[in-house]
Amino acid sequence: MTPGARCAAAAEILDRWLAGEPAEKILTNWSRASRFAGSKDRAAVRDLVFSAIRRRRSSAVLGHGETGRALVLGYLRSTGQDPEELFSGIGHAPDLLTDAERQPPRSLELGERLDCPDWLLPECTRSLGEERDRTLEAMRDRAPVYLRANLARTSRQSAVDRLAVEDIVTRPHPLSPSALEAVEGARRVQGSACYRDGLVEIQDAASQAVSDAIPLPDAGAVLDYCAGGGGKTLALAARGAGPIFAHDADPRRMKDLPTRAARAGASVERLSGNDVARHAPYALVVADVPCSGSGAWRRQPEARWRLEPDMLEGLLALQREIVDDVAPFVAPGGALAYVTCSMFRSENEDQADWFLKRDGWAWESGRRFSPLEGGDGFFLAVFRRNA
Ligand SMILES: C[S@@+](CC[C@H](N)C(=O)[O-])C[C@H]1O[C@@H](n2cnc3c(N)ncnc32)[C@H](O)[C@@H]1O
Repeated sequence: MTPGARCAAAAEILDRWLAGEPAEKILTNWSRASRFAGSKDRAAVRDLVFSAIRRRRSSAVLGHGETGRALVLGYLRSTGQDPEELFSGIGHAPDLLTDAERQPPRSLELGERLDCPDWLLPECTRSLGEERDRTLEAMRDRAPVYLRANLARTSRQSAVDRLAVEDIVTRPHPLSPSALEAVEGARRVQGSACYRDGLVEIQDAASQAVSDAIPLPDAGAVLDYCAGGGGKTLALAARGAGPIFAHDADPRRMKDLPTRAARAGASVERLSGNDVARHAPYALVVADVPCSGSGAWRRQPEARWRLEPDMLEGLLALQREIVDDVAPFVAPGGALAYVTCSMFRSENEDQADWFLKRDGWAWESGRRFSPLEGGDGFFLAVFRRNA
């Protein structure tokens, strides 16, 4: 496909996205139906689609409209590319620009410039303070790919060397002693022997740093209560936590965990709701609760546009419910680690303050990870139960 044809394909896909279909589904169907598209074309179209979604508001203004074509046009302008060459009307490229499309765009309002829904701006201001603009600007770009060297099996440098043999270039990242940033060949990681042999996993660098900062008990069981795919479960297991149990309200989310654990040489037992209570108490409970995901907006480009005020309210209530449910499972003297991948105070510090109003618990430690540090935005609060 020519670069112009890739733009035309992205514009068509974005039209369907604007009509309400999830981007991933449209891209899968498009790939199946487009046998002429090679793997590089598919990757380029995918990149263009998600890049335009990340910058949806600014792209709509710069491209003069709310259509797929306008979003592609606006996105190209936002990155300083000249759309005239790509919108050539030749072959499968988009039609030539119209006079209206050639007009200079009006100036961008704050929420447009930062690609943030207006209703979230006050919460971003309250949460990010002086770093608001820089942080939201960083969220307009694609996230780096990070790997976690499985330090239970290898050193970080050995992982770098092994990956290099397979033409995957990585470099250490300062957020965590296990973190590597994939500089070249990121798309090949999951097919590499290094990955298959359990020497590396794909995990955001700040997610690794959160796992590093959770205090492991000297003895006693660990429960990862919202384990999902098990990213943090496996990172804790690699640090030597054990025995370690994983639970999720939606057990299907843990379906790959046994394979991932076997690859990593980790021992993790999945627990149903009833079994969680049966194995209690735990020396450490991790509650990596469902949240707005605002810290991971780069990785999930649709999330910021899907979030609505009542959804955020619902999440705040669910976070409190989960914490209420798990607090009694923590042994006296044990710890509860509350984690979100959110940048919002309402989901982070406010929830921690609310939790600490109860008797018998004390604040132990905590940290906020900013996307400006390179990884996703995360929040960790560790509460210690009185002995
Ligand atoms: C942020 S994700 C977890 C990510 C995971 N810990 C990781 O590091 O890959 C939150 C998870 O909480 C689960 N969840 C939602 N409501 C829950 C509840 N009431 N109890 C337990 N888990 C819940 C979701 O199914 C989801 O998998």
